[in-house]
Amino acid sequence: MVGQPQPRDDVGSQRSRVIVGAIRPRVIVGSARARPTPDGTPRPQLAAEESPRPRVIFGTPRARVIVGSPRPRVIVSSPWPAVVVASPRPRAPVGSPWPRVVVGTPRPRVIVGSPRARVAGADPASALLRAPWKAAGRMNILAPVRRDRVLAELPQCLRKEAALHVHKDFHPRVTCACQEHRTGTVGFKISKIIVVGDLSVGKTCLINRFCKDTFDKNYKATIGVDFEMERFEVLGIPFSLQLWDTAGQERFKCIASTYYRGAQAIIVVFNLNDVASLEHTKQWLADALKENDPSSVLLFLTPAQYALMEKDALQVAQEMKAEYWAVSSLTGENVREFFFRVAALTFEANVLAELEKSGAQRIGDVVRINSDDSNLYLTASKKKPTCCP
Ligand SMILES: Nc1nc2c(ncn2[C@@H]2O[C@H](COP(=O)(O)OP(=O)(O)OP(=O)(O)O)[C@@H](O)[C@H]2O)c(=O)[nH]1
Repeated sequence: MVGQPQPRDDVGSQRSRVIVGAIRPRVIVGSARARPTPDGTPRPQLAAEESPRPRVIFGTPRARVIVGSPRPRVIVSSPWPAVVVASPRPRAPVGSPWPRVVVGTPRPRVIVGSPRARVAGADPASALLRAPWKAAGRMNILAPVRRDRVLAELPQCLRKEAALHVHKDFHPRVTCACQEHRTGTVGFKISKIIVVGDLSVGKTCLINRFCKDTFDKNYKATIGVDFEMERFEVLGIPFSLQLWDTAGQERFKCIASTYYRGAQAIIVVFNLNDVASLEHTKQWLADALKENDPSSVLLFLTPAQYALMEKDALQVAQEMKAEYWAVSSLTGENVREFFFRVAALTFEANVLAELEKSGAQRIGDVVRINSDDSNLYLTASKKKPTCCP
């Protein structure tokens, strides 16, 4: 009966001594005190208060409750679980190796490449790139296109002397394919755009100004990489961009560079007040191109903070064959136009690549599947487009 001490066994008994009354009974098997002395006389029983080891422990807590601990304490091998109540996860200070977890934002900030993300085996971004429709079902990421993200025309470049192309409209084949809804998988695809550049040049601010229309004048270093999703509608076709914000700090460069692969456009950001950051743009570009096919990547050179040496920057953009855009995240000047141009040119390149890939079999052809046929895939042209050149 718990709570009522039972009579103790005689000293010298061969049976183990069981002390009832403790919440967790202590079982002493073959205790030295239980053994008789060599001459056979029983050992004197020590009074409980003289005993060096208390034998009865009352009130052992069942679980340890740690309230307000800065980091959850995990007590491994403890028989009772430790319960941690309302422990706040620490927000990483600048330069801390711990990832920043911001809870409660409408679009969660996912810091990929952090040790925790890898341990959890969760890489939502790469899942999105591999199978966006599956990932979208799980994560509900592919939200409807906002009204202010609809593009009916090709946004124009900022400077003709440093532009990817200066055509007034989309390529005629692209316009035609969109009119006939022959854009293949482009509508389901998510195009990866990476933003690189020195630390503190304004990469995060640029993305935040466009995606959230916010500007934070306090510098918080990006740890590893971060990304934002933006949905557009270009010529009636849905199109998604994944904007990857990479860390400029040297110590996070190796993490960030592992996410360069598969980029369809590279935005190199620098600070117009900082000559060194302009000089470093070539190295950033070279590193990003190592992981990508230079012939299929669109380049943009963007000073995120206005000022002096624009002439030099234009020259660097021409050398890089990049499109030059001067933007200000502080005032929002040119930010929307810039990202619309990025979206439009990436979309155009995607549709042209899709049309090219389709080759003999045109996008939109009907594929008949007949189980009796040895050749399961027979194509029949739906109708010959009239508008394509
Ligand atoms: N005046 C002005 N300041 C800016 C502009 N863009 C960014 N800044 C400031 O520049 C600082 C750095 O901005 P971030 O966007 O955090 O820099 P980052 O390139 O992402 O830095 P890393 O994450 O370390 O790579 C912040 O203090 C911003 O307030 C701009 O267009 N104008």
